[in-house]
Amino acid sequence: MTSILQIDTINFSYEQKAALREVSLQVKKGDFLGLIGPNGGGKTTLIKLALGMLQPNNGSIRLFGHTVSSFKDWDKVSFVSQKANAFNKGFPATVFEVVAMGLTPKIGYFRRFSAKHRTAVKQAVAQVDMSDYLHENISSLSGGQQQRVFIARALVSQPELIILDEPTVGIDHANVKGFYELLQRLNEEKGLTLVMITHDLAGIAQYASKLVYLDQQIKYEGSPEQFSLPETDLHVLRGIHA
Ligand SMILES: Nc1ncnc2c1ncn2[C@@H]1O[C@H](COP(=O)(O)OP(=O)(O)OP(=O)(O)O)[C@@H](O)[C@H]1O
Repeated sequence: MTSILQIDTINFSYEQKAALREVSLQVKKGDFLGLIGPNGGGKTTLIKLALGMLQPNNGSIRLFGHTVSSFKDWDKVSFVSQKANAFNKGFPATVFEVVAMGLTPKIGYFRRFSAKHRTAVKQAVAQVDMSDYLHENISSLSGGQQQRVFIARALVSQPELIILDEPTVGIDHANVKGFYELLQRLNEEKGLTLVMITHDLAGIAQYASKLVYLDQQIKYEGSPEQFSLPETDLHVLRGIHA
């Protein structure tokens, strides 16, 4: 099966402080990977390395078969952050405009926004079931609705991989379920590969196809059903906070 992300035996330190040790991980096409672990366990660092924002001390990272430093096809990768849903009241942009921003890397700031682009935006909004809100102001939506809009913004450039960093923080319980179901549908029906950092072990375990527990090292990699940790790590797990 095609490897989307291939991380081989990397180490990474901030100054003298080790953040990741001997980490190897493969994300295959169609995976829905839940990346969990304690606070400070290195999840965000690993994603920054995968996106080329940091360089490992050693080891190798390949995206779609290319080393990250030579990777050019960034259209294939989208990122949704936790802060995406922290919009200030009064932010002057509609759902359409926010999703259209996802096309900026593709069409540039000054080139014409064509009917084709308009259709792509509407399709992405429809994929997340937010068509009724197309011309609403983003700041008037709930946290869960805003996060759907950010998924649409990530989808509009038709990526093959979406990386999400704690996207459910600040979303109420009822909407979190719908959000997971949306991700699962995109994963299963569109074959979209997903990597999601979360502290919500109970939630992600129901939807992800694979779980990885990272605490500087990978302590578990496998199916959510068989997830287990040594007693010492379970103790850490109980203390995790979003
Ligand atoms: N820019 C930085 N400079 C120095 N140390 C950093 C920096 N960013 C992160 N760290 C440290 O690296 C370690 C891993 O941090 P990281 O943010 O990757 O963990 P995380 O698993 O994403 O944590 P959380 O679940 O709390 O978001 C932590 O000890 C953190 O303090």
